[in-house]
Amino acid sequence: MVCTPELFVERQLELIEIERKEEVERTALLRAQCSPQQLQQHCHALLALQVTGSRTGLGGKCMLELSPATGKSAFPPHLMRPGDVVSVERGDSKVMAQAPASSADRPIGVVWRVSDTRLVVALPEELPGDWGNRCRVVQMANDVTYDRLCWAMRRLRERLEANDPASVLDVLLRGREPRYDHRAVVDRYLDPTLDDSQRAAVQFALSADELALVHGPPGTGKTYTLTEIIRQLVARGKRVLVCGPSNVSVDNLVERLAPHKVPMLRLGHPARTLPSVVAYTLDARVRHSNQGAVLQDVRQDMDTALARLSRCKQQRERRTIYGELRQLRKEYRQREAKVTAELIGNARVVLCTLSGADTRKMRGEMFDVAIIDEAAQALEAECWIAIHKARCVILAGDHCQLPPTVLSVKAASGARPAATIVGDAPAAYTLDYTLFDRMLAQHGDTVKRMLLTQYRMHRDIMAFPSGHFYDAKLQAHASVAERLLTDKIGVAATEDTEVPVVWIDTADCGWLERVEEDTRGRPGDSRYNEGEVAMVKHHVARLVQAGVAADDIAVITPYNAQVGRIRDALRERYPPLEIGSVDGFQGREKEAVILSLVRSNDTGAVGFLSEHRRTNVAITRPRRHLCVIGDSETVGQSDAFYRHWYAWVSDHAEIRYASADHVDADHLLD
Ligand SMILES: Nc1ncnc2c1ncn2[C@@H]1O[C@H](COP(=O)(O)OP(=O)(O)OP(=O)(O)O)[C@@H](O)[C@H]1O
Repeated sequence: MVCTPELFVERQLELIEIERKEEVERTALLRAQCSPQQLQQHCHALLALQVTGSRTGLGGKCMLELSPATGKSAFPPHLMRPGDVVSVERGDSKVMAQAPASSADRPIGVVWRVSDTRLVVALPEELPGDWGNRCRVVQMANDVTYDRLCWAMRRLRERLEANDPASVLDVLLRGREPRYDHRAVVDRYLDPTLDDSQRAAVQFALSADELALVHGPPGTGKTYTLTEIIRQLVARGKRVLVCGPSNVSVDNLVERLAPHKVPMLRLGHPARTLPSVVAYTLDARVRHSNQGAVLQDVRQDMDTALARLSRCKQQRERRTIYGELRQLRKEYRQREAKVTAELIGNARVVLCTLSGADTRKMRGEMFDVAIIDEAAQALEAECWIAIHKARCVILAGDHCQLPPTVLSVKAASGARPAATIVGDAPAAYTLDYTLFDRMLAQHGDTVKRMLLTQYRMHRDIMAFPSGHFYDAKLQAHASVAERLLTDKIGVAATEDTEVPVVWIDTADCGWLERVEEDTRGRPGDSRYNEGEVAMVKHHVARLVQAGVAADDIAVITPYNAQVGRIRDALRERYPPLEIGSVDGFQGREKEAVILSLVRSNDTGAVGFLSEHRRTNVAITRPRRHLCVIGDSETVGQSDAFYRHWYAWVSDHAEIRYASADHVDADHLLD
């Protein structure tokens, strides 16, 4: 069947539902299979909590303060982070909630603050009755995001049905070529340090009527360039919506814009924003507005009523206080809605996550341009939430790095559609095929400008990924091209600190990969390699001994089981050392990066490593030193990419051969 824009929308809706189901099922399965104690062991729940306080917070929410019940000094290890959706449950309830639905005795809230001894959860209303020492908090799947994705697609369906004449729809969905007004030249760059390719990208973006792509390979100043584009748009009197798929991506831009006094407003839950950008959040601006003092008074009245409620035992009086609270909350919300609408309506630049662009506060707002950072990591439906609010869209990202994470196998990794929507079968589209990918396939390179100078890596670290992923177009800026670990103060010149790229080949060591078992001893889906763990330990020790600070080193690997093993082996000895998955390290950088490939088997199976964009992310994180630890025979057996990379390292960098001696010699380094 040939795809049309309408069928494309239906396919997106189908994929979103598959993904929602997968996430909800995974959470429900975990909850169904685990007792509360097991959930706590998996770090998804905190049991035996006591309510130590409750006050009124921003938005009239009830800020519930919880601590370990008497007798315990701190929480056990857990994964609760500010911004997580959680349910607060009575601790004596035998039944664990399986679906993320709120109810009176199981309200859903958002984690506001976390410390070793205190957890603050923002709830829509105060807890009914006295919960005393009998609470637990359980992490939930966040279902709201999927509702917003569906909203974006249904809105698109409506616009198509209504034959909406917006030219951005023609370009994004109906195959029309985008237009560029080349008279819109920039006569003065506000940042004089922009390089040539960055200037070309700014110029191109400002000339777009409907669509422009800024392709930013690793370390090429994508955020730097977007900052200039936003400042130029504001100088031209335009209203701009700036979004990214994650809060970090948005905060990054707020931080870059702040020194330039750009009139901006950051929307989003303050619990999820960086402390450095809180002053730009809507909540902070509401607080400091003229209406802020009035709102503060209403809040105080609410707190007084809450305090009375906690002392009062008589049912009739309690009901009266509840009535007062309801009235006060209503007044608070009405006043707040008014001041919020004014602040958003007057803001020239609004920044929020893509899914945050569809909150009630944003309904009806329109912008001249929507800028989407990290667009190659955002779901297409997510991008549409922002696109519905603008006439022109600028996408910035790198499609040669990892696409958005998709949980469901059915919704991901399908065959890549050929070119345009019209002509491809709808089933060819998957969730990890992004709008960025699609626009490049549909319109070709004419809709993008690529940033060409990178400011991160030594030229030898850059060379292979540049050749393989970026048509050998990248250049290392002079300030980084020759930078080695040994140039850092306090670092001795050794055979490790003087080489930018080294591959420690484990091919003949017999260090075979192992499959991680689950708690019942069944094979799981992650892998580890004990020999490589020992080799990582060896290399870290040598770098540290040469004077490299542990917090300048990151150890990354594609497999979570290997992350766990490496943490067990090294965390205690080097607390500041960063150890994590490749996926979690996208967008980050370190002076030295050690990459453990894990795979070592007779068949040449490479699993996760067959996604070369993952490897691209991994090998473009270091500034001065990249050490790869891996079995060249396994990874090169059936995957030409790894054969080429290994050949490149042996011709232009350094191959070393691992042996048990290295590992046994570890005691010399202790
Ligand atoms: N024209 C420039 N002159 C000097 N330094 C620059 C220039 N452009 C970018 N940089 C520096 O390069 C580094 C990377 O820039 P930036 O964070 O904007 O890149 P990015 O492309 O967003 O990064 P990522 O690869 O993480 O997506 C920063 O330290 C920035 O200060």
